[in-house]
Amino acid sequence: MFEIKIRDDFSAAHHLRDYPGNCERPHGHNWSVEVAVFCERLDSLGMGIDFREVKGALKEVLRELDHHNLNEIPPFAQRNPSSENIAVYIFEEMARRIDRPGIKISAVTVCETPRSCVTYYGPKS
Ligand SMILES: Nc1nc2c(c(=O)[nH]1)N=C([C@H](O)[C@H](O)COP(=O)(O)OP(=O)(O)OP(=O)(O)O)CN2
Ligand SMILES: [Zn+2]
Repeated sequence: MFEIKIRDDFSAAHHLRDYPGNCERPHGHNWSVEVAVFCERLDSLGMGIDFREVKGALKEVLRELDHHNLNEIPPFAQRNPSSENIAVYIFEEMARRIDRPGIKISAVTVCETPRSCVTYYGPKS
């Protein structure tokens, strides 16, 4: 069994609705994102999944977030753009793109700073 990890980042503005403090005011972060993909076996090239496929899918997903005000885009119209909810969104979008026998998204980690991160492991099965 293997776990392949790809990292990328995006910059965006957000505010946390109803937050009891200054995060309720608009501000920005350079979020870093790590996607982990679980692979049961290796293909004929000796790869679990090509890094390039995961990188490409992650770029596509992050393009929808990069340089936006997250509160103004559909995924966060109803739910707060917390790092937790951003991780869920990225997980679901990645799973739509990469999910086949023996290959599954296993975790998405989102960091607002190198000191503040959250990891989502997918829905309880
Ligand atoms: N569990 C979570 N807690 C917080 C989130 C979150 O998404 N999930 N988000 C925030 C705010 O986005 C806030 O902007 C970040 O606050 P903080 O980590 O305190 O960062 P600061 O830059 O304000 O402080 P440093 O001391 O420089 O780290 C809050 N909480
Ligand atoms: Zn913030």
